[in-house]
Amino acid sequence: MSDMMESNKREKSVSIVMLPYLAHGHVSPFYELAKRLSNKGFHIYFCSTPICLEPIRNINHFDQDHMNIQLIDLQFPSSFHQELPPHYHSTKNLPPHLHNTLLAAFDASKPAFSDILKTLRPELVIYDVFQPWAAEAARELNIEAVLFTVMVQSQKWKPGVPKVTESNKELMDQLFKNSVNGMTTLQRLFQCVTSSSGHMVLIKSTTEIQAKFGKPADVFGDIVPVGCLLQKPQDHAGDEKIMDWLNKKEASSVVFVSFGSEIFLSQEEIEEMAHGLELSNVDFIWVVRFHGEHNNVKKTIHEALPQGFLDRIQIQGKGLIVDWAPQAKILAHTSSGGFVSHCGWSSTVEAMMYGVPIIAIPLKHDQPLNAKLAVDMGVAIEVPARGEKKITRHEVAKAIKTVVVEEQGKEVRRRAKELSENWKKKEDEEFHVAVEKLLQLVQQSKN
Ligand SMILES: C[C@@H]1O[C@H](OP(=O)(O)OP(=O)(O)OC[C@H]2O[C@@H](n3ccc(=O)[nH]c3=O)[C@H](O)[C@@H]2O)[C@H](O)[C@H](O)[C@H]1O
Repeated sequence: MSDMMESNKREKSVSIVMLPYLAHGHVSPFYELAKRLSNKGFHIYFCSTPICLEPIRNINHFDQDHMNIQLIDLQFPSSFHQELPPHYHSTKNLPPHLHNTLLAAFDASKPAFSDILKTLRPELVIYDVFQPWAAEAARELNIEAVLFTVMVQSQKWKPGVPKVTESNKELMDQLFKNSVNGMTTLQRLFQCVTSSSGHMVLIKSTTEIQAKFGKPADVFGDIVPVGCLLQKPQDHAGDEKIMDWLNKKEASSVVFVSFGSEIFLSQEEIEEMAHGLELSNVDFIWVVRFHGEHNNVKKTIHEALPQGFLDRIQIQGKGLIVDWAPQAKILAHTSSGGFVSHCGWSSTVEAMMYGVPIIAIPLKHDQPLNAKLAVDMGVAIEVPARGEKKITRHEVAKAIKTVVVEEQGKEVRRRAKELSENWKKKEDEEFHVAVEKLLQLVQQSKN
């Protein structure tokens, strides 16, 4: 039997339960990893709350080529439903004051998760950085469990007293001060790392990015990049209006603006972004995440945007304002010439993989560090926007014109294209290494 047949035969018998954290920026890469593992012959049980699985259920009937992925609903204890109704069982539209309640409810779902494992009896669990109890539940049933982190910066976070600067204060507070059930965010991460079988940690990264990080924090063991897990651009109802508009634009002439699935700009930031886009005179697609409960933003998007802005851009055909967009499809499109991004990790690697230069406007969490990495790799310029600096229309306009139009942005445009070409060549071989390591781990546990 050939090696591949042998390897596929081994994988046929391996089933995996995957449990991402309850954020779109985590569920999306986990699902991309699930699809790649299912293509290698693994059987995947993809487990999350019903609201987190909803976008996948919506596309799954299109995804016929991933039939060996089963979606498994994880329910929170009913005691949480009063404070946290089912549509809040995800960070996507969660009011900030409920974030810790969500984490506490997730912690309390360990018994339900153990029951799922007892029923499915997988060979392996792949879990995320905020739920060390998932590895415990697996261990209690003699099931191997491996951590997969989608946050590449997590490999640098160290215990001990952090060096707090203005730009990372929010992240340091989040990591070292925010505590739920007696564990800070960082303690959760470290418990997840030390609980991972074979001290192996899968990471949404490439060997080229890992080379930028040098030595990881001591607590990390064998860090195994699984590639950028680029979403295959999916067709969603309603995309055609956006793509038809984009198809009419010249090559590399449009800037795409998106701050991910969790961030809601303040009223002032929305105004500065809008004026900055108009001043840049570059055509744009802007994803304005809108939730009246956030950041004292006025109730409707018309009220939040500057007077007459929507009319002007519609009359001139300069831009589209949407509340969600097919980001991967837009970045892959030849008309896209720049990406104003908060530098959430998935957005950062998507821009790199599609060769679109980034106007980095990091706002919180690990985004400032992701932005610095993209600048270091020569594919981004940064517009300082939080802490001592606020988003200003002139800085936004200047950065967009530089990256998309002007001669001085020529190098960042060239480098973005070059990096994209290099990565496409190496992705498969890196993933094969990760699969072999997972198979060895499962094999050893069987012996
Ligand atoms: C890991 C963690 O993910 C979090 O998620 P967040 O959604 O903010 O950002 P991304 O990671 O870019 O993930 C966002 C994902 O949503 C997709 N998208 C977004 C907007 C839209 O209109 N349409 C889309 O398809 C996008 O393509 C990407 O895949 C935080 O950033 C955090 O900093 C990061 O470390």
